Amino acid sequence: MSGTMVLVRHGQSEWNKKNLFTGWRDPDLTEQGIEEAMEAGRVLAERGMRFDIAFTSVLVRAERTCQMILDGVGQSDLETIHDQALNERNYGDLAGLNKDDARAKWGEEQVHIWRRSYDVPPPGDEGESLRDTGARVWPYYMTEILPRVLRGQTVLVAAHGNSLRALVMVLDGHTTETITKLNLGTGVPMVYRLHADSTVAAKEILGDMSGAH
Ligand SMILES: O=C(O)[C@H](O)COP(=O)(O)O
Repeated sequence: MSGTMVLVRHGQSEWNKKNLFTGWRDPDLTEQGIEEAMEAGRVLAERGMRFDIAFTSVLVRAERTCQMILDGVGQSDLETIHDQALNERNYGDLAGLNKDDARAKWGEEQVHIWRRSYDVPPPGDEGESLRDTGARVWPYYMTEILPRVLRGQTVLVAAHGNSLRALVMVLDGHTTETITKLNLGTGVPMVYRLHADSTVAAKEILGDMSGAH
């Protein structure tokens, strides 16, 4: 066994609350989102988790979640790397639209395909499918994050629903079909312990993801 990696989706954002497609837009956390981030920190602290380094995106909802978790485990000044490679998938022309309004306009099925399919990008030149998102998240994981875990470090990654789905897809061995059913809850830590060959030795979810959609 080598090191440990904790993946956590940011706490609820203002736009999660308003049910808006967010992507690369940059809303802050809600009060509930702050509470979720603090709870994640508390749960990890209770387990005695200590990190060697943290990674987050360049979007404030993930950056603040990351910092609150570090505050919670008593490591406020820990080295934290912010990188766009961990950003949420770019939602293209859907960004800023209400998800229910989009369903009314384009139909439930089309919106589900945009949100959860593996390889259908949302409309607009910038829109990223999950595959497109993985194409930037994976190289970053392989070069910056995984080597540290394999050296035995404990690493925190605070990112987003879809940038983390892209990682979890491969870690957990999802197919392009089963990944469409995976939803990550806000502020719920997923603790991965890896074997020396980088496969997953153990996974533990510290919270409830059953309500995630
Ligand atoms: O960018 C967003 O709108 C959300 O963070 C994730 O959206 P999704 O649940 O539609 O993938």
